[in-house]
Amino acid sequence: MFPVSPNYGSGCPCFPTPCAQAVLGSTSTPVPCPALPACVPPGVLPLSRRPPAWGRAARQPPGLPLALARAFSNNKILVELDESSGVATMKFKSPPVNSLSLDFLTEFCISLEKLENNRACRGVILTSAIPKIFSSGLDITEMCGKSTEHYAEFWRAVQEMWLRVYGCNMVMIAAVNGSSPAGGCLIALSCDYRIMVDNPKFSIGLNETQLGIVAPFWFKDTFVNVVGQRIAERSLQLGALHPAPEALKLGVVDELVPEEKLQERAAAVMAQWLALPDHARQITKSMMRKTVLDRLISHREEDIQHFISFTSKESIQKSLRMYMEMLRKKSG
Ligand SMILES: CCCCCCC/C=C/C(=O)SCCNC(=O)CCNC(=O)[C@H](O)C(C)(C)COP(=O)(O)OP(=O)(O)OC[C@H]1O[C@@H](n2cnc3c(N)ncnc32)[C@H](O)[C@@H]1OP(=O)(O)O
Repeated sequence: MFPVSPNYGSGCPCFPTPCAQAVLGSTSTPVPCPALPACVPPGVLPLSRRPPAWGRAARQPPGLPLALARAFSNNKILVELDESSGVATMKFKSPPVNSLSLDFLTEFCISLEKLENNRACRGVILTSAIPKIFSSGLDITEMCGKSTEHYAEFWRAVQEMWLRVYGCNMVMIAAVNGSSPAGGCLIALSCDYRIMVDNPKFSIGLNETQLGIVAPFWFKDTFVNVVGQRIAERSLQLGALHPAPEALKLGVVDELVPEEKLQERAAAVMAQWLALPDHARQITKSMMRKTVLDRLISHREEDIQHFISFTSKESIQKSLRMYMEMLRKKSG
């Protein structure tokens, strides 16, 4: 049995039976329960239930071989954890373009949750194992010609991915080593810091309007929080994909580095961020992001219904099919 939060007490709505959020280390509930605000200190991130890792030893089941705790490889994402630094790398390796399919998203969330539950891990670097592509964004084939049930499952997985990354207690750094349109850009924007390879052939942005679709409000909120209202408004309407130097100028990414220096630089930035006590940094992060996270959490089902009805429209299906056709012609 896990211990309860030190803040847990008679003031909590779930008292005297601690809810999943009040129990430290429990991972059984993917979304926060209504008791959350009373069960954790004000401002603590709503999604991540792990206690601050700062100063704590790794929690590893006795008898588990160390190698297992350090690395796990799945189909589409390679995860490596360096326990001495507390830094994990999640490398996307889903050819040809790291598109965010339902399988990819599911694996992503499971991998991140595993790291969150490992107290040896304090920071995660997201990067790609596919040359020239960070991620091509949502897998368009998941949005074409499928059932209503499939759209609901897919969109819930997209929401889950964003809630987990944007609400993550750990330091998240995007090492963007290739093009990163739409959903790929969202992943990077949801991190705490973005380093991109200094190559004008690589671009990043929320290009949804170019596909004839509209970025959801939480994509927009995340973008506004990074670049500000004016830049986001112009960039979103135009569906702009910004080449790396322009992305730096607009603040979409924080710095550019030569490709061969990317991982080294990401590790150095991570070390700077990890030099701070986790609890102070985490509470500050939560303070900055809570409103935006809460907006989706409280409108999650509505957002799914909106996605289903929007995606099911024949005009939207036509736009997506034409876009896929254009991609195929370009590649073939
Ligand atoms: C109310 C809610 C409304 C809905 C909101 C939905 C929000 C949507 C967010 C999104 O993320 S939509 C996806 C946006 N993504 C893109 O526009 C990227 C499209 N792809 C590209 O621009 C290029 O592929 C690339 C990433 C720059 C890579 O170029 P490269 O020349 O290296 O590869 P290609 O030959 O173009 O592609 C190879 C292969 O992969 C297929 N493909 C590419 N992107 C996707 C994708 N996002 N989903 C599915 N498939 C993709 C492409 O068609 C090629 O397939 P084949 O022709 O080889 O079969």
